[in-house]
Amino acid sequence: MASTFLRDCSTSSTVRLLHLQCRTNSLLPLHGLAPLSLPRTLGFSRTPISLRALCVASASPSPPPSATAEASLSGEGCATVIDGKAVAKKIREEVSAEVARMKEAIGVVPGLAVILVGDRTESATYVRNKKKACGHVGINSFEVHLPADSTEEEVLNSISGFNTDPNVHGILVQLPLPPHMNEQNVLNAVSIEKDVDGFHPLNIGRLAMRNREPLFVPCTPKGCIELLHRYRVDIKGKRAVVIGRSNIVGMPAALLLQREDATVSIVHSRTSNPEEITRQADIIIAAVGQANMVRANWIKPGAVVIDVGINRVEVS
Ligand SMILES: NC(=O)C1=CN([C@@H]2O[C@H](COP(=O)(O)OP(=O)(O)OC[C@H]3O[C@@H](n4cnc5c(N)ncnc54)[C@H](OP(=O)(O)O)[C@@H]3O)[C@@H](O)[C@H]2O)C=CC1
Ligand SMILES: Nc1nc(=O)c2c([nH]1)NC[C@@H]1CN(c3ccc(C(=O)N[C@@H](CCC(=O)O)C(=O)O)cc3)C=[N+]21
Repeated sequence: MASTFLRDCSTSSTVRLLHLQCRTNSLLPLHGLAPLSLPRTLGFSRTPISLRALCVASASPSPPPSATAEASLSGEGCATVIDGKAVAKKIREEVSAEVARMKEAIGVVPGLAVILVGDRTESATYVRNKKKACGHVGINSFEVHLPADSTEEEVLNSISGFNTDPNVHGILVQLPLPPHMNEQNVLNAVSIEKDVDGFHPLNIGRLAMRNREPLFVPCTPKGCIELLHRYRVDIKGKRAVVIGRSNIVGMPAALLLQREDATVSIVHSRTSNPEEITRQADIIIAAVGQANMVRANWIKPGAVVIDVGINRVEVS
């Protein structure tokens, strides 16, 4: 039996995720995985917060594209780690080049506006990160920060200002909003042409319908699909399981996988046999607000797993 260290793709920290038994002649590294050799939970968790450890097994014997190859494999050869950081770097370079080309060709610099309401630390961090990311690729960013006790009308006014501002091409209303606000009213107010989150019901509706194209797709599920594409994971005809059904991750992830011709099941808190369903999956996208829910022996050997969960865990 070998044990492997899978690097969390979203950070440089290393975490012991699982023990693997590895058959040396196997192209699908997890084929030798024996449930009895997995004493620990397959922890998509790390300290101090469990981030989206995007991991596990190679579903395809073909090597990942060169863009990601440099960091594609870690551990002892038992599992391929999907390296989100390397992919993100490559995408940032591509976007930078596109932004520069656009500026040169038509003199337009894309602009992203973010509306933040209240003082949640996490939300402030995400918004800061978005602004930083914009800066790195040459996108202009605009921000409105409203106090937590603002009225819904004040938020709607900010949205309407950005809807008509020609320098703003995308609008994000950072969620969650304070409880006294009606999220649906607020998200409906964002112009669908600027709905970069893809949360407007028209965009989500188009995502759900055949022969319709949403103008934007929610970023986290889109990122998951992008990772699968860039690692040349076949989706068509595969069994995919999405764990979680939220509007921002689980549900759009399931819709996107279905559009890619996967056969999709959704596991949620009322699913009576999550283990049995998850074990059938060739592709698993986990978006659950609970650490350690998926156990190692729920995962079929050779399955591809993307965990987007960010959950705090106690460590002994
Ligand atoms: N990396 C990223 O870019 C992002 C990461 N996240 C992270 O992803 C995770 C999910 O976020 P989000 O979708 O917004 O969370 P929500 O809380 O909105 O949804 C969680 C989902 O998980 C389901 N669930 C909860 N417990 C269980 C269980 N024991 N068994 C099966 N299903 C369960 C819920 O089911 P039910 O519907 O029945 O309640 C629900 O559908 C969080 O950790 C969040 O921090 C979120 C957004 C982006
Ligand atoms: N309107 C809106 N759109 C969202 O997309 C949205 C939202 N509201 N509200 C909250 C959730 C959460 N979410 C995350 C996105 C990226 C990381 C992410 O990239 N995290 C970094 C770490 C960030 C850190 O430094 O803590 C990482 O995984 O490496 C995390 C979480 C988007 N959401």
